[in-house]
Amino acid sequence: MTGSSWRISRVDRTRVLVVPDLGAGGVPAAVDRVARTGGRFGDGEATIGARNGPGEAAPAPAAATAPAAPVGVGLRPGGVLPAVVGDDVTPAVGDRLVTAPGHRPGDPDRFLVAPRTGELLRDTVDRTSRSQVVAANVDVVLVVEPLDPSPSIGRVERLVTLAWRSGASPVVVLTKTDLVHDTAHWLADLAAAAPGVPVRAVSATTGDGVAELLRLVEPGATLVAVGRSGAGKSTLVNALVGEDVMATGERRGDGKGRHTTTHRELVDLALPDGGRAWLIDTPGLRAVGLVADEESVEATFAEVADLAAGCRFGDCRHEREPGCAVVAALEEGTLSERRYAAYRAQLREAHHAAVRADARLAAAQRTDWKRRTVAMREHHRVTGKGRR
Ligand SMILES: Nc1nc2c(ncn2[C@@H]2O[C@H](COP(=O)(O)OP(=O)(O)OP(=O)(O)O)[C@@H](O)[C@H]2O)c(=O)[nH]1
Ligand SMILES: [Zn+2]
Repeated sequence: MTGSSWRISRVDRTRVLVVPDLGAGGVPAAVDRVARTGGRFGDGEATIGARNGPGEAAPAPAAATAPAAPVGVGLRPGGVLPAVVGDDVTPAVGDRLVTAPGHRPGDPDRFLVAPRTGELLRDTVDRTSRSQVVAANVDVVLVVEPLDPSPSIGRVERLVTLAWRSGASPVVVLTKTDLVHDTAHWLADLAAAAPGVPVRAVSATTGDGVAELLRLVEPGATLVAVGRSGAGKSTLVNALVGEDVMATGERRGDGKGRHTTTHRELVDLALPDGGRAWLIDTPGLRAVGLVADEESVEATFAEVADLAAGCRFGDCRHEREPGCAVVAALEEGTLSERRYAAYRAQLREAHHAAVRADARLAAAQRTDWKRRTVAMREHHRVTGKGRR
C-alpha cells in the first residue's frame, strides 16, 4: 500500500478526479479511485465550498478555473485529507473535496473533505477492524441483482438494509431480462422483499427498462450501483450513461462473476431532461458484510416492524412471548417463514455489529488516552513543567 502517490488526473468545472499514480507495487483494489470536489453539481444546484456544509451557498470554487495539468494533492492510497469539520479522514469515492480559502489553482495540499451527508458502509473482510466506506454522499443505491442466474432474495434484502443504513434510498434493479421468460413473478417477489422500494427490471442488452430507470433519477443525485460480481453493474452503468465508460465482463458471458471492476468509479450521468447526476460503479461484493443498525433492518422488513408494533410487550423478541403479533402472523401464514427468519438473522447481525463497534470504540479510546499521556509527558519534558 505504500510507495504509491496520488495525483489529480483531470480538473474541470464540476469535479476533480483523483486517481492513483500506479507506483511500485500498484494500488490495492480497495482504494477509491475517484473523488470529487466542490463545484456546481448539475445545473442550478447549490455550490459547495470550503467551510460550507452541503447545500449551503458558497462562492464559485477555484476549481472552476483550475488548469488541466495534473497537480498533487498530497493524497495517497490509505492516506488522509483534512476534513472541513476538523480531524483527518480517508477520502472515499463520492466525497466532495473542497478547496480551502485562498486556494489558487494547482495549489497542493489545500483540499478539504466536505462533511458527508451519508456513508455506504460494509464490513471489512476480516470483520475485526472498522467498517469500510464504499461510497460517500449517496442519494440512491441501485441494488443490482441478475435474473439469470436466479436472484437471491436474501442478498437483495441485505443490500437494501445496507442502503437504508447509508441514508440513501434503495432501488432494486433486476438485470438481464433478455435471458429469462418470466420477469413478472420476480418483480412481485422482490417487491415483497423490499416494501416501499421501487423494483425495476432492465436489459442492458436490449435497452429494455433503461429509460424508465433513468426517469427515476433526480438531477444532482448521486447513485451507486452495488451487487455481486457479474450482476451486471458496469453494463448497467454503461447503458445508463449511453457509452462504454466501464469495462465489463462480456467476454466470458456465462453470467458468472469474475470481478471485472476492481475500483470504485464516479461517472457523470446526463439525464434525459438535460440535468446531470453522478453514478458510482463498485466492484462486486464477495460477501455482503452487513453494517446495519436496528432501524435500517426495520426499514427493510417494514411489514414485520409494523406487526411488531402490535406485540403485547414492548421488548418482545417474537419467539414465544404471549400476545406476539409477529408469531401470530406466522401462524396465520400472512408472514412468511423466510421473511421472519431473514429479519431475525439481520437483527442478530446488527446487534453483533453494534457490540463490535463498541469494543472498537473502547479500544480506540484507550489508544487515544495513551497517546495523550505520551504527548503530555513529552510536553513536560520539553517545557520542564512538572519536573522535580
Ligand atoms: N444478456 C445480458 N447479459 C448482460 C446484461 N447485463 C450484463 N450482462 C453480462 O453479464 C456479465 C457481467 O456484467 P458486468 O457488467 O461486468 O458485471 P458487474 O456486476 O459489473 O461485475 P463486476 O465488475 O465483476 O462486479 C457480462 O458478461 C455482461 O455482458 C444484460 O442485460 N443481458
Ligand atoms: Zn412479538
